Amino acid sequence: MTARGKFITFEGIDGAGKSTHLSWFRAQLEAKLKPTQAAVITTREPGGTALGEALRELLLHQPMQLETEALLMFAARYEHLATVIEPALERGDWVLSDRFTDASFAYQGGGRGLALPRLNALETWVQGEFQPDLTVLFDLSPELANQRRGLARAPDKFERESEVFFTRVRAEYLRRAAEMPERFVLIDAAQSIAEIQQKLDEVIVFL
Ligand SMILES: Nc1ncnc2c1ncn2[C@@H]1O[C@H](COP(=O)(O)OP(=O)(O)OP(=O)(O)O)[C@@H](O)[C@H]1O
Ligand SMILES: Cc1cn([C@H]2C[C@H](O)[C@@H](COP(=O)(O)O)O2)c(=O)[nH]c1=O
Repeated sequence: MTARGKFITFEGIDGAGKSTHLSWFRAQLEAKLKPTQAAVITTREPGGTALGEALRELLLHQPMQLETEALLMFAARYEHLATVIEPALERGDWVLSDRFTDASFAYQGGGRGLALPRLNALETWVQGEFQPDLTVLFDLSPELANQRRGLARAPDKFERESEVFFTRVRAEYLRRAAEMPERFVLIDAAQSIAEIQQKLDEVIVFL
């Protein structure tokens, strides 16, 4: 019988470096998993399915009520989990996702103030007891993240938010990490890319 794959998520405020490290991490993981023949799939949220990518366009560019935003994030997630993530894990493949439910707690909860019981209810509805096997949290000050983003691209709806907003998002990420230390690895994202890769290498050894 094939062993079930693992689900790994990358989280952090916009500009913290998730995308930079995701492709490198994937290559390292593929090398490690080669003898097992398990594939590594990279995906993202919101997104990861045709429906999820269509919802992403709305979520990142269209103004909407906070509750609508949260519901659409979780609707996209339900589709993603049911049609991409779960089948891949069942096949024995590993899934690396650029964001998952911690982002809803951080952005809709911490950032925008949606009440925690609502987020808890949505999380339970959409995923039951399911949680990532590992979450790598790239922790960075909003000031530095803002500087890094400025160099990279035109901002979307979330990236146009203030540093005060991102301070709240960061605090909620850190609260989730403290609440579930068994699945979080905290990375100081102010370090150089080489230093971060060294830390990630240590993480991969234990997978
Ligand atoms: N450790 C680092 N040191 C210096 N620059 C970095 C570092 N990590 C990432 N960068 C640069 O910062 C910018 C933002 O990085 P990246 O796009 O990976 O962030 P992100 O967390 O994926 O952002 P978003 O969530 O908005 O997509 C990029 O230009 C990237 O090259
Ligand atoms: C999953 C998820 C995401 N968001 C926000 C966070 C980011 O600003 C964008 C996604 O953009 P990225 O460049 O791919 O990081 O969406 C959110 O607010 N809530 C969520 O659940």
